[in-house]
Amino acid sequence: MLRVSSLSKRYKGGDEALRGVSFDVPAGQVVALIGPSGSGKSTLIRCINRLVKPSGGTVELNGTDITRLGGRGLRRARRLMGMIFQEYALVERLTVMENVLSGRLGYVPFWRSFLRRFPQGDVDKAFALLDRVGLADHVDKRASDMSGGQRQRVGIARALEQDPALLLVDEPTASLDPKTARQIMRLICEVCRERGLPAIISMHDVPLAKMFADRVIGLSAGEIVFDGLPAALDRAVLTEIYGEEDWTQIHADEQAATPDTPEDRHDREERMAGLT
Ligand SMILES: Nc1ncnc2c1ncn2[C@@H]1O[C@H](COP(=O)(O)OP(=O)(O)OP(=O)(O)O)[C@@H](O)[C@H]1O
Repeated sequence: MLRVSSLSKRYKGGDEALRGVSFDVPAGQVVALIGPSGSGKSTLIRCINRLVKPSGGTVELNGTDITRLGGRGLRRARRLMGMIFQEYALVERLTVMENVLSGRLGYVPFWRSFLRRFPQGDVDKAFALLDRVGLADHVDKRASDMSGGQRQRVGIARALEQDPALLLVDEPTASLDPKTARQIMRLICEVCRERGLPAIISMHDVPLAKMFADRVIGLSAGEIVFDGLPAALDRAVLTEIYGEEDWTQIHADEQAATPDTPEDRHDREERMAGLT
């Protein structure tokens, strides 16, 4: 469980990127973080994994306040946060399997990782994860030979290989075509539910957030202006988050989106049933 309380961040230049942000994310819940450019989404994710030091407030993961940690304690806490990136952040010349095993680098001794000798348990787990994300037949391929969707699957397996207690996901579908984007979002949401893993996914694609997330948090100018069910994201709420002009564009995108598959509809109805 993640608890963010009164989190604030003022950068050295004076920009106040977060102003007293508070929310909890329970086990297994997938939260879509939306908001216009500059609203503070990246800053929030970076304050949670402490790539950026907050100016005030606390971030607790399973009861430990991360904002107070340094050195070894901070490194240990960061291992508990799996990251998935827009541009995948794979090592291109390494194989799919080696990229997934790199998720264990914080755990294995340096000499073992240098010689690429990982414990058998880590290798077995990586095989199982690659099977889960649909890449069992690609373990020895180089990352550079994979498509965008396949690379993101490797990124998901790598994040899970480190046994995270929280998944932080930055624009996971921004570089993908619409169909692949839906497949990747579905996969991320499924693995979170299977493992009881809380997740925060920063995204610009509102229709996709509505389709897959359990909950949506909307940021505007560093403050939470919406926190609720995706179904509640109506015209008024979207205007509050994005302003009139941007919302009009989102509405147009939503109208143009390809219709849900019966599978998507079924997934969403089940999730709603559990939430309302
Ligand atoms: N390193 C930095 N130094 C100074 N100001 C920063 C820094 N990073 C972000 N900011 C400022 O903080 C505010 C929030 O930026 P942030 O990148 O968190 O927004 P965002 O919602 O992630 O935007 P985008 O969707 O474009 O990625 C902006 O005003 C931005 O200019």
